Amino acid sequence: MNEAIDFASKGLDKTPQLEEKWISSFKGRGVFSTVILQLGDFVVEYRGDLITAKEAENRRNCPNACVDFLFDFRWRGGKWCIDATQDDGTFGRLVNDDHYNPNCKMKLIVLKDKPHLFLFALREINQGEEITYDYGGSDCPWRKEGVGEIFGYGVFRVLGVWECGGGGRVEEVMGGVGLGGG
Ligand SMILES: C[S@@+](CC[C@H](N)C(=O)[O-])C[C@H]1O[C@@H](n2cnc3c(N)ncnc32)[C@H](O)[C@@H]1O
Repeated sequence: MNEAIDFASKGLDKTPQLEEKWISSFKGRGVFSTVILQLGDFVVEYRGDLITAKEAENRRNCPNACVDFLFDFRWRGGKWCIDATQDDGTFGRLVNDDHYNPNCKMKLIVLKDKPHLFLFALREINQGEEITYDYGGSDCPWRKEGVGEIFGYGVFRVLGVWECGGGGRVEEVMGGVGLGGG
């Protein structure tokens, strides 16, 4: 956890241990590990604007809204959101969803009275492996049968807004308890 706090306070990503790569026109970009990461290691922070659920709803309802980067979570009995829509060059916003075999888990840590979202390794992560976590919810369109890449024939997507319902799957961590998966 100390490593996460250190990177958060400096506003830095864990480079060169992570790198961004283009995957495909279906999935877009992703984040990959350039080293072996151990179970429980801090991987990356999901950075963006901290906004209320009401503000998130307003942003979702804007014409041409991009909802790809809105991460909803609960904190202190309320609903909040981190909006990472703005491409600030950080890696957290580029981590893709995997609900079958994710290698990271999102955890909420409060620093200076402000919630931060961090990904920690759920297991050993190989060099060159894509960093993933379970976005939560149940209606991510790319998880549905018939949505995906057609090998050799380009790519297809469902039309409309892509949004995982139910909010992000995140667990609040206090005093370092519970790091290392689980
Ligand atoms: C937070 S962004 C992740 C970074 C994104 N791949 C990019 O290039 O900007 C979330 C978006 O990535 C895409 N995505 C995430 N996980 C995916 C997956 N398993 N399969 C296909 N697309 C995925 C979807 O378009 C989703 O709305």
